[in-house]
Amino acid sequence: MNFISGDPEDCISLPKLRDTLIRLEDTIIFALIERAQYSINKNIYVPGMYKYEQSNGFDGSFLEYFLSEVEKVHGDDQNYGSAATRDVECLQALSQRIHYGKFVAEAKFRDPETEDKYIEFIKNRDVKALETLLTNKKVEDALLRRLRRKALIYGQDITEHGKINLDNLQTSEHLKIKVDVVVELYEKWVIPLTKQVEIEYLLIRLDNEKK
Ligand SMILES: C=C(O[C@@H]1C=C(C(=O)O)C=C[C@H]1O)C(=O)O
Repeated sequence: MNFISGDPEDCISLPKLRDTLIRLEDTIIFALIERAQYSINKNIYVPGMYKYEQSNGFDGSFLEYFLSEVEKVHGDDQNYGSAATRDVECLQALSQRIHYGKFVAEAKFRDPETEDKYIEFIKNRDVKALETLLTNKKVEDALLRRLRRKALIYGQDITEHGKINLDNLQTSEHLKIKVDVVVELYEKWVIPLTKQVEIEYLLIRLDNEKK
């Protein structure tokens, strides 16, 4: 919501402000959930723990330095900085998830039941055979079903009363995000790119062993 666009529609109103405060509950809860996946990392709060190039002798904490740099791109009034920050966060999460394919590929390679097959296909540079061997359709199908349910639940506007709707809720006015888009993102991009990472990792897996 843009309070200073000058558009009468955007005039400050208590109900609109309250809607924004309610929406920020979700932002804060999900931000805390995301932060909770990392350890406290007390060092980032200790002033002077690290030195920074071109920082004019800045002696604050890592967090203060990081915040000062991020705020430099939040000077606009169109939320460009906030939007770009969320995009970067999304891209970082997607990149982390897709590159986990390297660890998954290593785990599959070490499976005694299939190691010989992997070695054969790697030596033959048989990408198609590698993709077939590493693909687990059952896991993929379960993931997409689970992802839809998560998006349906996380995407809902949850009020202070009433039950949580677990039905096939597709109407956007009830959801913050389009569930089909989330599922399509995984089906057409995340899963295929993860498998591409797995394949590329496996194709060089034997290189060190040859030396
Ligand atoms: C990640 C895996 O490898 C492949 C990729 C998957 C994915 O990106 O979600 C799921 C199953 C496999 O087809 C796995 O087997 O778990």
